[in-house]
Amino acid sequence: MGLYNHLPEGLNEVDIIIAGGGSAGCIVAGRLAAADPKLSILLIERGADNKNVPSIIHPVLFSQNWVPANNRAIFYPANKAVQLADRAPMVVSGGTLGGGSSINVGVYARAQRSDYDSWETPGWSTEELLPYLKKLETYHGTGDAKVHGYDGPVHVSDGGFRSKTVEDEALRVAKVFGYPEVADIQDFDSNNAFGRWFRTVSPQGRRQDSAHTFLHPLLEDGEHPNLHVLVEHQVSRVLFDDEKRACGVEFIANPLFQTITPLPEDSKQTIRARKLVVVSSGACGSPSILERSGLGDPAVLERARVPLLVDLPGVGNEYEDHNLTVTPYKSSLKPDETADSILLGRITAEDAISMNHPMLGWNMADILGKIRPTDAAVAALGPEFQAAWDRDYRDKPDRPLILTCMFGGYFGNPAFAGQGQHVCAASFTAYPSSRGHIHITGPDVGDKLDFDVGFLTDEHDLDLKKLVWAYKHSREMVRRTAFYRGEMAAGHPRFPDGSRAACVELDAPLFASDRSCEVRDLEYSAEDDAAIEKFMRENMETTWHSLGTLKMAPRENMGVVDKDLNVYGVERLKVVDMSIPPKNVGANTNNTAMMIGERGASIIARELGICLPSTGALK
Ligand SMILES: Cc1cc2nc3c(=O)[nH]c(=O)nc-3n(C[C@H](O)[C@H](O)[C@H](O)COP(=O)(O)OP(=O)(O)OC[C@H]3O[C@@H](n4cnc5c(N)ncnc54)[C@H](O)[C@@H]3O)c2cc1C
Repeated sequence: MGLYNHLPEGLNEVDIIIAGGGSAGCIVAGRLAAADPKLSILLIERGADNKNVPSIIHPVLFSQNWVPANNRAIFYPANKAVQLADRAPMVVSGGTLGGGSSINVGVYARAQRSDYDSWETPGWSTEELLPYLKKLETYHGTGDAKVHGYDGPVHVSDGGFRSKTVEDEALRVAKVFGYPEVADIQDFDSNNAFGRWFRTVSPQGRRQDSAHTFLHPLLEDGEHPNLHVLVEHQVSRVLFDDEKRACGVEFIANPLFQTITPLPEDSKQTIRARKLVVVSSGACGSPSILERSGLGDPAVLERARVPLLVDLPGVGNEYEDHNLTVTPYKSSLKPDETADSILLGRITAEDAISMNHPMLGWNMADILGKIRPTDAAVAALGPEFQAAWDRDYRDKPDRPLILTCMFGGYFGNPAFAGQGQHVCAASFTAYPSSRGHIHITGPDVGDKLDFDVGFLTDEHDLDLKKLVWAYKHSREMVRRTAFYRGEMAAGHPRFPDGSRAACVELDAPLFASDRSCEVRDLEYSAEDDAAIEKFMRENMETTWHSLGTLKMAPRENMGVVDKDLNVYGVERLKVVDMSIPPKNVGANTNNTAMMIGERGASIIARELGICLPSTGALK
């Protein structure tokens, strides 16, 4: 089998090296290795193998992978930020084979049509990308068959479990707010609507990460000796020949997986690539590899003591994410309607697995809403917000302001949870205005990063206003459900004494059983609004959707790669991951990352004269 945790003797040169085995990288490796058995490929992944790891294959256990001690995530520490109440945010990213697709929440989310079109790059419009988006999936959901694929490696289904009470009630309340239920909320166009949500989970309840779907089948079939996967090693930099052609990489064992640390000084290794190096270490990982290789802003490289090879000021700049707020509620739901029994440890993960618990394939996200404020609500957010709305949203009816979901369970700290069942309202802003950066400060892999997430730094606080609106709106929606029993106060703003918006505890819904009494909106005073703003500064988080740090754009516009993902100023070097989107997408980002993997593989195949099959099947 071609999966190793140290490089086998004699493997000194391959055709293609892929630095990073995440959502996109595994797809590039799998597609190319399957298409041409003569093409030798080495994928180097910083984390460990993910094959059959229980917390990875059973989606309901996703948050176990975010525990630092489990070494399946990378924690990128960001700089302290005054606008975030002096917090130093931590951005979590995939850190095992399969990358984010192995540890994420598993929601299946596709971009909106105008998102890819806004990239304004030949070959990357939604219409042109549709074949790749279809090719990667086998869709078991509802909606128009024309926009989905039915023979790809990644199964999309409900994983065999839905909390019917939560989803039916969420859809009923959505209608009260005027949001229709659509058959397919992931059809690229649906907006201001709610729909039943599917997952990157097979109908049998198994996670569909890019390693289990694109790599392991080839590593195990005995027919692909051309595919090599080196885990637990990190690429430090790309090596170039005198003509600035990428010709290999330098890499080092990841100390997290070594029994003896620190590693000796001379533990750096190199391997040569005859044809191509592909950097695919994610939006937080890939910029550092380029900078350590001498590609980037001259001032950044000088500070980091790295000799400049190519002046590329876009490297590591304009970092973007989505901004997330999650607020918990008490409910009258029953134990078989939320995942609290497993999430809060009332049933151990081992017992859940041994009894083949029906919720193992669940991610608690059954309903998604893509929503926009009414004209009146936009106006109420002030003249600057109105101007931004008129510029960015008014003429793009497919653009949501917020994506929102009611999670059937509480995935916060169990110490704060009560005995009963909970739901969480999770909302994130689709197109934040703020930007940050991520740069190296020294030449070595272990050197600290200068990472500024930039959250809530935009002029006029537009991003903050979106979060405040999302909080109030999602709270009104939860208040109107039949299962609402009040807020978990510890997870909500601290409203001033006597506030009419204070958190409550209830033993019945807010409406009578015959619904004869209407639920009235809460009224928020200026002090209440200040409390919500403070809460957001203290609590808003990454949605784990880092992107845009090596943009596909003209070089003069801070672009780093061209339309074929070639890094400007050098040859035989491509970037294929979530670093390349030049503009944000109004969706969770795994599907976009996988699409970039598919599109990247097809570009490389075309350039190397390899014929990829037109169907989705891997082999
Ligand atoms: C906690 C979490 C929850 C999420 N939930 C969802 C969700 O439910 N739905 C959704 O659509 N999206 C979700 N996302 C986002 C989505 O998973 C990511 O956008 C996507 O995985 C990014 O893909 P990528 O290929 O760009 O990078 P990644 O998948 O992050 O892959 C990069 C890989 O490179 C490796 N690496 C890093 N540095 C090096 C190095 N120097 N050398 C070698 N290897 C290196 C990493 O270990 C990683 O495996 C979530 C992400 C996270 C982290």
